[in-house]
Amino acid sequence: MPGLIVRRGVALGLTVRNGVASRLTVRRGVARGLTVRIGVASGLTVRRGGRVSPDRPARGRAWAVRPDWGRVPLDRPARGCAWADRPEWGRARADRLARGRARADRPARVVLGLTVRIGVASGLTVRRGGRVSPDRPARGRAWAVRPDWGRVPLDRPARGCAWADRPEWGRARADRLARGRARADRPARVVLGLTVRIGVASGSTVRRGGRVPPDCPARGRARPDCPVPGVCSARSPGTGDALGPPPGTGDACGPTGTVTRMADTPSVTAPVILGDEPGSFPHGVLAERHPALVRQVRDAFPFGPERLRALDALLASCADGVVEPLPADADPTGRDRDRWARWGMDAYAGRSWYDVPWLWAESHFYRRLLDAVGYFGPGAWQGVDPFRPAKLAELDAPETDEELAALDGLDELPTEERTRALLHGSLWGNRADLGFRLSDRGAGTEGAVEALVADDSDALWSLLPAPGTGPAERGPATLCLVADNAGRELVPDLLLVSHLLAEGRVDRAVLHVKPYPYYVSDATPTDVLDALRRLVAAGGAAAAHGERLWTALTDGRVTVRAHPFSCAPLPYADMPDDLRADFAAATVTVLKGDLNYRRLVGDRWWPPTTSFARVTAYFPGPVAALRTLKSDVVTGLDAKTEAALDASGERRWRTSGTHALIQVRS
Ligand SMILES: O=P(O)(O)OC[C@@]1(O)O[C@H](CO)[C@@H](O)[C@@H]1O
Repeated sequence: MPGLIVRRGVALGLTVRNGVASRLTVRRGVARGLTVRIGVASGLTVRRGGRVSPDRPARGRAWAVRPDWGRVPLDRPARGCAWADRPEWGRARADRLARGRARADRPARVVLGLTVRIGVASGLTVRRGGRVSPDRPARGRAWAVRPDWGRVPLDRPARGCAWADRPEWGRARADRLARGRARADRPARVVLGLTVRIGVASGSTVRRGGRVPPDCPARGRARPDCPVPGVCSARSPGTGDALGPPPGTGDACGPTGTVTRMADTPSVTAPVILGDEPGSFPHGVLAERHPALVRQVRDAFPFGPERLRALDALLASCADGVVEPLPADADPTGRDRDRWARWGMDAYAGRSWYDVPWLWAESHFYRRLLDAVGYFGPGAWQGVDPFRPAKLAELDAPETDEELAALDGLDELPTEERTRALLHGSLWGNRADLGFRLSDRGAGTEGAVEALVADDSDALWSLLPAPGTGPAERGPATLCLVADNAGRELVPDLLLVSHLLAEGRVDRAVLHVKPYPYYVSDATPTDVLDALRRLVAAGGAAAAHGERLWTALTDGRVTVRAHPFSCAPLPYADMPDDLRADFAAATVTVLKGDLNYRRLVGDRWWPPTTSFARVTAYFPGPVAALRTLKSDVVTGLDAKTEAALDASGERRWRTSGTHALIQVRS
């Protein structure tokens, strides 16, 4: 409903938090601070295509008013009552006051805002070792006390008197209350913390144009009869892709154009992971890994001046620039440009790579890299996989020979052990990831905690028919295996498929791979053929598996699919209908690797004990994740495991690839 909407509201909130954490320096201090911020900002945002997500000031919960110019990302007010109100001039960043309900306050047109913040913070930090910055409770200046467990990044209390005090359990994020004096409060080990927050926020938003949900202008609080979390434009015929909700949120459009939560998707959500925090893993990927990759690709081929110029432009853009629309020559058919438009390009073009969802930024980077090398043609470089030399080198490596030779010994084992060995081969094969190795040379040190942090393998086997029962007795069993990396991960994936076919535990297998090179080593159809040839050429038990798969491909028991959505920068919750139907038809879908896991559960700061079954409830059939942990997102841990990991001293357990999980939702 195009039109004009005026929203006004006042919210009061109070949060009291306290906590005790333990481990290592001693700091004591009491800070008192008072900040009054008054901001008036006016701006004009012109959007094409509508899509306006509504304000959702839930009952009893404060909401954010963000007087920003231009790009305004998500505000996530804290669980309970917290508020976020930042009259910043210039680039607005996400304010993640706590895990909790997200609210998008996007295409604000004219906004007035007033925030009063009053804070009292007291804290005690005990540290051992490391470099400790002196206590600087400067007179007249408050300072931040951050009782956090694990990694604690920078705190930047505002110029003047501001304070930030966030006793979060789990990973702490930067709290950038304002540009100003920075203070590093790093590896805190023993921490006691108490925070009292009292907030008053008032604001008004005027919006014009776009699609605005009817009759939901909150006054003080949301009306209970306004539960619609977004408004959709019409579905794009034939694609099944949803239009409307903010990309990457997991919401989807119903056929009528209204937004519905995916069936059974939990209403509770968590902040989307961004790459905007210096020192964090996602930030490192954008700021370091991507430029390193561009240089590596640049050196690996004798590109001509045009391609070199394009690579240099990407190098300049990817670390410090903004997301740019796909150029007209990026896609001769135009189909991919349309897809990217649906996948969020219109919403994110012009924004810093660091301010859009990390999953989106990374995925888009690979699309741009392929443009730069001329992959989508026309021209001599059309279809040339820039990562192929590295993938082939890995297939030819002596380690691969050793792994294939070890298969000969497997035949001696009882079936159950062989099945387990092949499942674990496929699971840990996920560590063989070329992109990951580029920035994680330290990975490999095993920690004190069990390497497998969740193991639902029994549940996985219970989904498949018992060995020896034929399809005539129980109907055909189909395995969908959504592959991840080529080379030394794809080989054990194929071996697992071959074994399950041989054992009669599956009758058909559908192997999903990427339609084009992606995340350095992700498998494409060409990589499947390379791996298959490698198996056949290896001789022994490996060759027997290779020949079995070859035959199964020729008689249709194994098929390979390269769906465009496999390279989408979005979570699987946004998958199109044809892919959904594929997964729905499978007896079980096994998703391999870190990236697939991020897309399966949504790339969000879930508390690690969030139920895996709940966050994957939208998936159209039984689903299993086999993943080594190489990025921050994780769900489905039990509290004991999480505590043991946090206490283990392995600060990078989420990202180092030293731990793995097998999680299943039946
Ligand atoms: O999906 P994969 O191959 O297991 O991992 C992909 C990965 O290397 O790429 C991302 C960072 O670039 C992280 O999700 C992860 O570390």
